[in-house]
Amino acid sequence: MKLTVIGTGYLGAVHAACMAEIGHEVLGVDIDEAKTAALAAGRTPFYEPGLQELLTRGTASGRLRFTTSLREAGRFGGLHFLCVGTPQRPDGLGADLRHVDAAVDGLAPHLIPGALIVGKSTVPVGTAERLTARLRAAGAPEAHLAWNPEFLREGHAVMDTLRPDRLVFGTGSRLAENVLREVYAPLIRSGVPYVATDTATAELVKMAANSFLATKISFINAMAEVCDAAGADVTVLAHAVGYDHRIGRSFLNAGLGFGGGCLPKDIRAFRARAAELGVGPAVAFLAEIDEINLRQRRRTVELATRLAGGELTGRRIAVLGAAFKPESDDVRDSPALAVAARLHREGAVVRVHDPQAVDNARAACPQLDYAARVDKACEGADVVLHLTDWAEYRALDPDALTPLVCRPVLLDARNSLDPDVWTRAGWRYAALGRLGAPAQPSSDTPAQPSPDAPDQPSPDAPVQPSPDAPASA
Ligand SMILES: NC(=O)c1ccc[n+]([C@@H]2O[C@H](COP(=O)([O-])OP(=O)(O)OC[C@H]3O[C@@H](n4cnc5c(N)ncnc54)[C@H](O)[C@@H]3O)[C@@H](O)[C@H]2O)c1
Ligand SMILES: O=c1ccn([C@@H]2O[C@H](COP(=O)(O)OP(=O)(O)O[C@H]3O[C@H](CO)[C@@H](O)[C@H](O)[C@H]3O)[C@@H](O)[C@H]2O)c(=O)[nH]1
Repeated sequence: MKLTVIGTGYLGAVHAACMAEIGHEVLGVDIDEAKTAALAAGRTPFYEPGLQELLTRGTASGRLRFTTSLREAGRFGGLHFLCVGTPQRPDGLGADLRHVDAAVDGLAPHLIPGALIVGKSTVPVGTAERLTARLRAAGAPEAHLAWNPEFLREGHAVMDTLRPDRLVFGTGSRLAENVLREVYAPLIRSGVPYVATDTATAELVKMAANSFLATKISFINAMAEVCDAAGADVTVLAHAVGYDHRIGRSFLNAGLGFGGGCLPKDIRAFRARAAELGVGPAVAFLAEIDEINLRQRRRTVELATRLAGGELTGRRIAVLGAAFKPESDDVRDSPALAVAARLHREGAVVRVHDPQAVDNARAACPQLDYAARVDKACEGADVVLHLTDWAEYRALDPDALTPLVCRPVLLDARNSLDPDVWTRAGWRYAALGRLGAPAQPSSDTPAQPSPDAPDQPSPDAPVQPSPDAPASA
């Protein structure tokens, strides 16, 4: 089939490349000329594992092209996927739909009769209905709108697109549903389930899914705070709770909390939309989810301050990680970068390392120092902070870092390094959610207290963060 993908950022570039990969003829469209030129030359403008190979194949085959012209897009065919950004509004209240509106307005005059626009961007419920009216007003009375929300995760975007857990088709007609079944036929044939519904339900499925994921993370982070107060270990708690198949172990990794271009802005936009619909109280709990999440950044800053001796001025802090998650170069609302910037504001000398995100981090936070290698970031450090759980950091040899740092003190704010390995190497190890807990086995075996684990927290266990942490990180 011939289709266009409008907006070729983290979502759209992957969607375009994957659609070409499964055999469609694809035209990607973006207003960003530099991004479009890179994609047209077969170069991915951001880091996403597996994308480069698909782009190379797609552009070489001629099935994947890119343009900045919405006119060309309108004439290209009758199917258009809308993948433009829907960021948080500057006033913090709801989603900014300017890009969605501009793309629809720009496309409308060029659409061929009967064209189908399929939204993939994450939008407030009711957007498809509003855009349908907008299309009519813009002179495209025969165009149709559907919503097909996207659930891919950055860092896994290619596999999530080619092998999604499910597809959701929100359509107003059997015709539109059939078009979507045809587009995704290779995936459906390979066993990917799909749910066909109306546009409002499809829009809400996306908001509900992200709200649930955010809730799961904040739930375990709330448990981490309780664990810290009680001398318990949140990693063991998550392991044990997660064995219950009704709960599941995934998204129970306690630590610095969630960030990125999706979960934080989506739960806020959902609250704003629910309030507009007169059902604000139904999702009022999302304000608490947000607050618990932001509190982890403050707790991390506070704990780092205490580990640095109670004073940050002049202290050297090595920060491992700037991206909001591993396997991504995205620093949008990155908890790691927020913590690094806060420590810098408080007077620390902060040097940041990230395997992929340094360029984006430097553009967002030029005031910080950056190092191309972990050992350079750690030179002379009073505290090393582990803030993004890249595999590279899990493979670090603490013995190799010990001679470089000023003091061997580690704050593992992602709970993914092995405390035994670091403490055996002479490091003081601290982590949110197991501040006072005795060492536990790190294997996947059912977590039993180790026979030789001390009954009481070790006397030099790191200090607890105070419950009312300072202002936001
Ligand atoms: N990033 C993800 O992992 C992901 C996953 C699922 C859903 N989403 C949703 O997808 C949407 C896009 O997110 P993203 O992360 O790709 O954002 P992004 O900022 O990386 O990409 C958006 C792109 O749209 C382009 N654009 C803006 N206005 C345009 C217009 N009028 N015409 C053509 N192009 C235009 C921008 O130049 C940019 O390249 C958002 O609604 C987001 O919530 C994102
Ligand atoms: O147990 C966990 C899992 C994740 N995170 C953090 O949560 C954030 C989001 O992670 P993840 O959901 O894996 O990344 P995204 O790429 O933002 O994907 C989310 O947002 C996308 C955009 O809406 C959706 O498509 C995906 O389904 C949804 O998982 C990151 O900062 C992670 O570090 C945790 O703190 N603990």
